[in-house]
Amino acid sequence: MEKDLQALAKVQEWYGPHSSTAAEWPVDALMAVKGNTTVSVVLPARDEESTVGDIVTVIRRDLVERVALVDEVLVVDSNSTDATAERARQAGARVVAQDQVLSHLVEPLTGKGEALWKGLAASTGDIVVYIDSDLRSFGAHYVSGLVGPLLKHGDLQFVKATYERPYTGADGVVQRGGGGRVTELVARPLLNMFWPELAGFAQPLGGEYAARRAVLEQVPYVTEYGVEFGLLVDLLHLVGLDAMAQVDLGHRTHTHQSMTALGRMAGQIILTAWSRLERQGRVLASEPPAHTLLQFGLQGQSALVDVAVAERPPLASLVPEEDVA
Ligand SMILES: O=c1ccn([C@@H]2O[C@H](COP(=O)(O)OP(=O)(O)O[C@H]3O[C@H](CO)[C@@H](O)[C@H](O)[C@H]3O)[C@@H](O)[C@H]2O)c(=O)[nH]1
Ligand SMILES: O=C(O)[C@H](O)COP(=O)(O)O
Repeated sequence: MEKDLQALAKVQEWYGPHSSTAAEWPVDALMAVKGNTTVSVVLPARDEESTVGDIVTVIRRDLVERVALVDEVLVVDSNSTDATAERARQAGARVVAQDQVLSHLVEPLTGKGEALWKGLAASTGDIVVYIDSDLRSFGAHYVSGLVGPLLKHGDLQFVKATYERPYTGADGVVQRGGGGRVTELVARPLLNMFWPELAGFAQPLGGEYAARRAVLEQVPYVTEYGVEFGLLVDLLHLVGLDAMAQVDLGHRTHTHQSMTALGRMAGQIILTAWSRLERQGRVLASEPPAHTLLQFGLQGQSALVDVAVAERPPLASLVPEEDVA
């Protein structure tokens, strides 16, 4: 209990000085401190033709053309089967196909973590901002709010968004605070139990965060939906809590996945947490955990699904092309 209270005290001490709101980072003020620092916005996108174009349009209009806060807008097309790539390109993004990036060095893997790792490899900015492509509440303040603390404070390495997350039902009824189901039922309990220093991050699974490239290139990327959880834990280990900050972006609405899809996501996150506990020497397993999940449909039909995650090594550890014999 005493350990729990100590961790809580540390989070409380961190919270004030490391929290801000997007309104505290107006774009014009950021331009005054940007200097030569370059900023890339990277958007992972799998079948997001209905939203990706609008998001890219806002970034280009408000943060590339009106002021040059953002130097590069990159969409990673994550094997979409719809017009995602075309919509993103039309809106002015550079688009790369996930499986084509680093294809001379690595075999393709799948999922969101792979898209983010490939996006890091294909982009060039000193600061990388990740934004999901299924957002329905996106505004330019998402990007400026995340970049602001990094431009202003040289000792900060990572900034994660927080927001209110409603749940919008199929009937269009909005339930305040009902969103982020995997966050509430899986990620938050795991973080509080095993990495309580991270408990102050109110939306640990959110897809919007920014970090310095130099740091992102030093951490592994878990594939699938393990990526956000893995990055938080690994970055805490690498840079420490005081180099991490949180910014309130207001509210976030997005396309909700089905309960069975979220069950698979939960499995991927639990396996990610397990891998970090093992790596940090905090559990000793006689055998690895199972990675299959038996799920049931409404008619009682069942399906066995695989929730295994893989991992990409820190990008900085990759052998450059010219050194590959
Ligand atoms: O194989 C994939 C799957 C997803 N995405 C994109 O990643 C983003 C987020 O994916 P989504 O399926 O919308 O995830 P959510 O249900 O919103 O899950 C939440 O929780 C996940 C686990 O932490 C995070 O990865 C998400 O960013 C976060 O929004 C979207 O732009 C997707 O198009 C890919 O690029 N490739
Ligand atoms: O972050 C989460 O917990 C998942 O994205 C699920 O979010 P949702 O409950 O808003 O669909």
